[in-house]
Amino acid sequence: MNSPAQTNIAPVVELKGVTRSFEQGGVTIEVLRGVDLEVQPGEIVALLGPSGSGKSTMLQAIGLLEGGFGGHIGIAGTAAEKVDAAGRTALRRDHLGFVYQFHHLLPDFNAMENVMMPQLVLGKSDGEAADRARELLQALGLGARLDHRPSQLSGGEQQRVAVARALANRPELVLADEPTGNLDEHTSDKVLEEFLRLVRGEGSAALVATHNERLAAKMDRVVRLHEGKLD
Ligand SMILES: Nc1ncnc2c1ncn2[C@@H]1O[C@H](COP(=O)(O)OP(=O)(O)OP(=O)(O)O)[C@@H](O)[C@H]1O
Repeated sequence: MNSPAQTNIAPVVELKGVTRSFEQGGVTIEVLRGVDLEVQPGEIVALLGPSGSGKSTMLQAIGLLEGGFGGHIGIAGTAAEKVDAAGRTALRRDHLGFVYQFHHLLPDFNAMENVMMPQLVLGKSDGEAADRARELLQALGLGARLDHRPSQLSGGEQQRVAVARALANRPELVLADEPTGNLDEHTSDKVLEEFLRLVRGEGSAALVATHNERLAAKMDRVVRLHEGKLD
């Protein structure tokens, strides 16, 4: 018999036979050809694959921002393909956090405000959002940079703010697409280590697309995209 801890805990993400193709100049490119994956709560999974193999496409599928995907995408036990656009927005808002290769911070807002913003959208009070933003930014070594705007921060610092923003609402799953891809190797390693430490501390799961085998080896599990499927 299952113990209570094992029952009713859905994977944070479940993909079954996920497909995606693009029409380009009359040619159909089948990028995802039946991707199967389960990520359990708290698990950190590296997504490896050469350039063009479809890592970003797969993260976009899970991020529910675009249509055009076939197959089943379950987020925290809900089948995304069975809910409408508002339902997908709610799944994204309630369960997912995103870190991109380029930080996409709001240029006119400082570090604190950038991390507060997604919390205010969820209806948290200013005070609560500020406490959480300060806690995360301090944990990432940015305690002295709280009121700096993105243009006043280094690339590594900007990416740390983006990490704090992604974790601000305590998502069950963080989707990270080459989160340190635009940084030099030393900074990239440092920011990724801090990211992994923080994600572990928060108990979130993460799916992290990267080219870097060495960084992937620091995660709980590695999956590889090859010819449109995971090996
Ligand atoms: N909107 C689109 N229209 C047409 N083709 C696309 C589109 N988006 C992606 N593709 C194609 O799908 C394939 C996979 O792209 P994707 O960006 O997912 O790869 P990737 O593994 O993330 O690559 P990289 O590591 O270089 O970021 C590529 O051949 C790309 O040209």
